Amino acid sequence: MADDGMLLNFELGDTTVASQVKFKGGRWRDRVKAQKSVKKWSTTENDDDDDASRPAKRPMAEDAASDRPLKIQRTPNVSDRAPSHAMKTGQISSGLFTSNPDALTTFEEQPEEAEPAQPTNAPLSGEAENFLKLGLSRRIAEHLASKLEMKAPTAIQKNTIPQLIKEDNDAFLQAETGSGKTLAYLLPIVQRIMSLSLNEDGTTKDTKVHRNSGLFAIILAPTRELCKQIAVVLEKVLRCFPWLVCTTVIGGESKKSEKARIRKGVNILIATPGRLTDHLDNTKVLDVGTVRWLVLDEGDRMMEMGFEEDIRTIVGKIRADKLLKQNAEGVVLDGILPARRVTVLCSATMKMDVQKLGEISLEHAIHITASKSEMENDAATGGTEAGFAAPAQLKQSCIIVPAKLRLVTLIALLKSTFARKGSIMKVIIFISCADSVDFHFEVLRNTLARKAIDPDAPVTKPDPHTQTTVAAASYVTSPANPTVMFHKLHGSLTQPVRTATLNAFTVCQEPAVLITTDISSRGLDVAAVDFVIEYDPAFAVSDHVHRIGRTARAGRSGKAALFLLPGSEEGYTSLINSSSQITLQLYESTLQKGLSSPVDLPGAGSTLETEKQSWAARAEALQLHFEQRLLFTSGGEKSEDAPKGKAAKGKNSHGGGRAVKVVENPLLISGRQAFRSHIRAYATHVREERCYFDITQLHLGHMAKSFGLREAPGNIGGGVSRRTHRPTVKNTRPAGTSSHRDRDDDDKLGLVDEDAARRMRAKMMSVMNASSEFNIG
Ligand SMILES: Nc1ncnc2c1ncn2[C@@H]1O[C@H](COP(=O)(O)OP(=O)(O)OP(=O)(O)O)[C@@H](O)[C@H]1O
Repeated sequence: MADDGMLLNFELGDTTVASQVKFKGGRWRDRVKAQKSVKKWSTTENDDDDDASRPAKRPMAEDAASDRPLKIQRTPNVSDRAPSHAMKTGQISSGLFTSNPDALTTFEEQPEEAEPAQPTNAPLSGEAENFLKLGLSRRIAEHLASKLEMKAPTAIQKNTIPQLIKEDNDAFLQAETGSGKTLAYLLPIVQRIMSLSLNEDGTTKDTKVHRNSGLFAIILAPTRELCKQIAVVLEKVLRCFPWLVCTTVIGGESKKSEKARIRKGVNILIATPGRLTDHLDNTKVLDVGTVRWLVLDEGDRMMEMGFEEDIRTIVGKIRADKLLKQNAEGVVLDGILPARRVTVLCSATMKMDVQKLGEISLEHAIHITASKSEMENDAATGGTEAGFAAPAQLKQSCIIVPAKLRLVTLIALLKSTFARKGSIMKVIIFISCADSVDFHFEVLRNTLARKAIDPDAPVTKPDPHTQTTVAAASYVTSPANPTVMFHKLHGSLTQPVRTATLNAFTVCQEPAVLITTDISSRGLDVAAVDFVIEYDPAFAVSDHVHRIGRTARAGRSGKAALFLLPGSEEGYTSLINSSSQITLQLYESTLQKGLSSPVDLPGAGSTLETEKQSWAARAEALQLHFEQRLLFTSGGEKSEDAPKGKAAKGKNSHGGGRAVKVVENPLLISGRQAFRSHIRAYATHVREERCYFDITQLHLGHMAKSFGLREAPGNIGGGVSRRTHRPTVKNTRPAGTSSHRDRDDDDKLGLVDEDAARRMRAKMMSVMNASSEFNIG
């Protein structure tokens, strides 16, 4: 167990509430089975059996395997990595289904065929709804309809476009994920710039505004991916005005080439805050005298990421620069472009960070939302972070999974997801940190794919950018979907790799999974993402809204599943603000569904076989398989000389007086690293949610098992060991009562000026009630 002196492994005491767990929903036979097995389990189980030296107890399910050791049979032509018998390894693995804490939730009946909710972020459907009526030119409206297949605006576009075309106020756009906020601010900007080239009767002027006519708008976004995505959307719009030019300046790319592009002339610049600050300081040709719009997309995320100083600098520099009334060519800008510098702030959620950002950047701003009721809802919740929910058509579920069973349950969930052809094409899995993304990608990919799947296939040169980030999957495939592609994305990868990987995921014709960190939680718009899995919960509930918002975009359907540990984490569901019902489920039904058929192992035609073909037996065998993969070297050998029970120590060991070299298994190293980083990341949940994600309640040994480890590695460090106190708040807090009062100044979200935020919130609330407008200054 943990040898790091942390007080992390206490049991939940006698909180056994198995008898209270009421299984409802699903088939009655499954419910009866599960109920019986819980009953049997709770009567036969004494809970202090974490002792790994004892043989594994009978699994929880009624039809689970017997106590006989499990076997993994493989086809003879596949190179074996591990012996088939658990005990032969000299390592003892504790049972998957023993000593798991019970779920505290009483499961209520879910209507079997609930009426699907009406989409809340779709384009408007009325005949009269069109872009022309919003003040956009016929040319733009026709271009949107014919080239982008957009005939009607969404609600936020309907409310924003006329406002930004006619008025020169600052604005705060707030609407659900996937509701079209990007075009809501881009279209009016393009319309007004384009108007500089038009006569009053709509005919084109002799001298058109072109790339050297001046920089008119700067759009800031928190990630490079988002900047590129905005640029792609804008380029599509600008195809009907090819004389206007946009470009990106983002970290990770050559500054020299960015400077060259700026020198050639640009009308709309899309940038990450850090890189823009750099260019404002060092690129003389970057002239902001003609800039009329500054857009802060995903403003709260930029604050969270520590860009506050950069944003202050950018806003300060742009405002300080004298506003030119005409450009270098003598084109009069006033009257067509805004007479003042307009700032537009944009986000799906409202956090204290947004409010602070508003104080920095907005003056007399109009608050624009998709509908009045959203505003009222926001007022009712006190403008809290959770005030904005996910789109109503997005089906959310929470799976209560004991720590030990997390990995096998994830595989079962993916396996059932890809059981039918064409039902789900793209899945995103959110994981807490980059090390854990690397580990899960490595564990789940088909390591033998290249040589085993088709040995006769011509060897094509792999893309150097994606050869370590895109791979065929094993374990989760099915006869209907024999190929599933895994992709990994996180901030530690180089920019060309990030770009190429995201592109590969977007265009992948096979079913595809993106394993990623929160780097993909904001703004990312990949069509056909049908399912989002939060394997690790978000660090703040507002991030949860953004993460699951990668699906169910622009009126499409989508579903999301959140993994929670039994115990205090279950209380987190009360924070999730959903306009549709959230389905709660125990892990058994997921395992049962996913592991009802054999699991494919890496290599062609190799499946995981057990003596008893029950889902519980398969789950045990699968876990054993992973543990053995980590224990054995990549050559499939466990060193004979390795001391018993210490298979891969990674250095010279002394056994029986002679030095032996033990080869380290890279997967084991990766698993340990992933575990450590995950635990450190767990400690960074925002303060007001730590009553649910309480590190003192984590069972490190059980959690280690979900990384294929048989014991929890030490040296977690990172300040985790200091957090040894018991929680003071239980998971009884009713929904919507999360408070900011107890938030520390050293919170990971950055310093919060409580006083200023409170003042602004009070002001917003009073004005919003009356006129949907707030003065931030
Ligand atoms: N009027 C429209 N008709 C049809 N599709 C649209 C329309 N407007 C936007 N879309 C599509 O909706 C999707 C989501 O748009 P966008 O990325 O702007 O959403 P968002 O509100 O910024 O979401 P997020 O908050 O997650 O960043 C995009 O694929 C976009 O092409």
